[in-house]
Amino acid sequence: METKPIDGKAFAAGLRARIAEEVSALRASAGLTPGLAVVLVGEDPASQVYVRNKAAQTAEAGMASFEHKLAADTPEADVLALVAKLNADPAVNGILVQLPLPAQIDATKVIAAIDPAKDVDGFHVVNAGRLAVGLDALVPCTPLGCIMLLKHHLGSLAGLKAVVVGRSNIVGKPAAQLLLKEDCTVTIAHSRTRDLPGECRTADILVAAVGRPEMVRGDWIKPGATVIDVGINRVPKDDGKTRLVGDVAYAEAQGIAGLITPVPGGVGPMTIACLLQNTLTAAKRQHGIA
Ligand SMILES: Nc1nc(=O)c2c([nH]1)NC[C@@H]1CN(c3ccc(C(=O)N[C@@H](CCC(=O)O)C(=O)O)cc3)C=[N+]21
Repeated sequence: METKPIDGKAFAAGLRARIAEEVSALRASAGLTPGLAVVLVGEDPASQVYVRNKAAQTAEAGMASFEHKLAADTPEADVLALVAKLNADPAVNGILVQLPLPAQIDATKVIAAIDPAKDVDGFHVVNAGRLAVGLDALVPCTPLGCIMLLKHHLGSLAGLKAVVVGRSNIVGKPAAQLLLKEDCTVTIAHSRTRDLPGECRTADILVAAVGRPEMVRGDWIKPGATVIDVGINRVPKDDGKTRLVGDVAYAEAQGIAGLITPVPGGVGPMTIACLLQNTLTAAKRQHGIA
């Protein structure tokens, strides 16, 4: 069986172009420029790369980008005060506080402080709850990107068996909710699942979101299955440099999976494109448009 890569990079570029068109139409019709505020606490080099990419792609889409870089030892109260200021700022339609946060800051408290209407990460309990009960919600960007890729390549997902490996609030749980909404039969597997390989082998759609390099092996994949690899793990190479690998042993999946997202170039670029999509959605909803 030939295994085809899913080109998330190309799909994300197309999505960003469609978003840019909609942003320019919105400016023409309503005089509105969607604005995204990103809050980065500390100097984590990987986080800084994401924040830089986000800022550049936000500007490219014709949106306003507001960056707030705070020192690693910033007290929690200062972060909460900044969130309150951004909640009240009409130029800010979306707020993203980059995770993980330094130890002195309670991420749950910070997320709870974000206006759910501006919560473009979809991490606030109001958005998680709205997704769970089937109301309009801001949906976490990474799972949203996964679903877009799946629907683009498979069409209807109805009746397919989906196994999500990983139960995080930012990927696993919302991914399962979205697959259920698409009428999949959904299993959430995790570290305590009995016979994890056997469970994975039942999947028509296998979503790996555990953050462990190449944990999902080739013989865990049902022949012809669609594999969505959410993992972005930096591992050392022989020459002392590092390379990115996913949660799936990509080479082993060749000849078994039908479709698979590579790392990099699969789910990652979709995350940022969906952040822009959510910012546009939030701006429109805040102004009663669509
Ligand atoms: N509040 C919050 N929301 C997030 O969405 C969030 C976060 N915190 N903290 C960090 C993680 C990580 N994350 C990525 C987004 C895009 C790529 C991405 O575009 N990756 C590319 C390039 C990778 C590279 O080459 O460095 C790819 O996979 O092809 C990666 C990682 C969002 N995160």
